[in-house]
Amino acid sequence: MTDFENIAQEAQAVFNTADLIHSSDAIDQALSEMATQIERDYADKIPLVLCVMNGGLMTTARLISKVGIPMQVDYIHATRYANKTTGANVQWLAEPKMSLAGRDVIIVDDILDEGVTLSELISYCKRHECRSVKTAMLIRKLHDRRINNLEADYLGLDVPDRYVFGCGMDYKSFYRNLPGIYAVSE
Ligand SMILES: O=P(O)(O)OC[C@H]1O[C@H](OP(=O)(O)OP(=O)(O)O)[C@H](O)[C@@H]1O
Ligand SMILES: Nc1nc2[nH]cnc2c(=O)[nH]1
Repeated sequence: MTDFENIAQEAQAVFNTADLIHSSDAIDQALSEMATQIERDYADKIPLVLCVMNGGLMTTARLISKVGIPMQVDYIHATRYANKTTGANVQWLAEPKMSLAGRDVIIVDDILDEGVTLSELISYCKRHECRSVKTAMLIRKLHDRRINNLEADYLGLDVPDRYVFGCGMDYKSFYRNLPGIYAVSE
């Protein structure tokens, strides 16, 4: 078997014993509420949405399809888990193509865990002279390891302190495509 076939097999075994934490319907409901808040807060602005690849892909797509005001969308690629289940330093793999200078930026990502990634993303936007920066996160992991007590401006749902996957989040690079959110069995 090839490496990716071996990992696929391991991921399948993990999925078979995983617990569903949030259904796709629950996620849609949470994203609709976030979209309503964003529409209200940005009614007189044109936000630049920054999708944080790869995990933020699904949240961004599902969220922006619900937001009915003019906006632009770009992406930034930062990773610190690199398809593993523990984090390290943030690696920058791609920067936005659009200038952030003078823009009202909304960073959209899947999960606020220890907050290292989000904290660096906020600093990046400020360094590049955005006018304002807010954060929209689909989920927040419940624990006390978050740096600087960082919170999201727009938050969908909470998850327990377990490794989660689905809705953009991977288990060793697999299962980003699941519409719901699952936790690895303990
Ligand atoms: O709050 P933190 O502990 O910093 O973790 C959150 C980050 O971890 C995940 O990205 P990851 O590094 O796994 O890359 P990916 O988006 O390609 O999956 C997730 O998408 C967040 O960006
Ligand atoms: N897939 C995934 N990525 C993460 N990045 C930080 N925490 C997590 C997690 O629980 N799952």
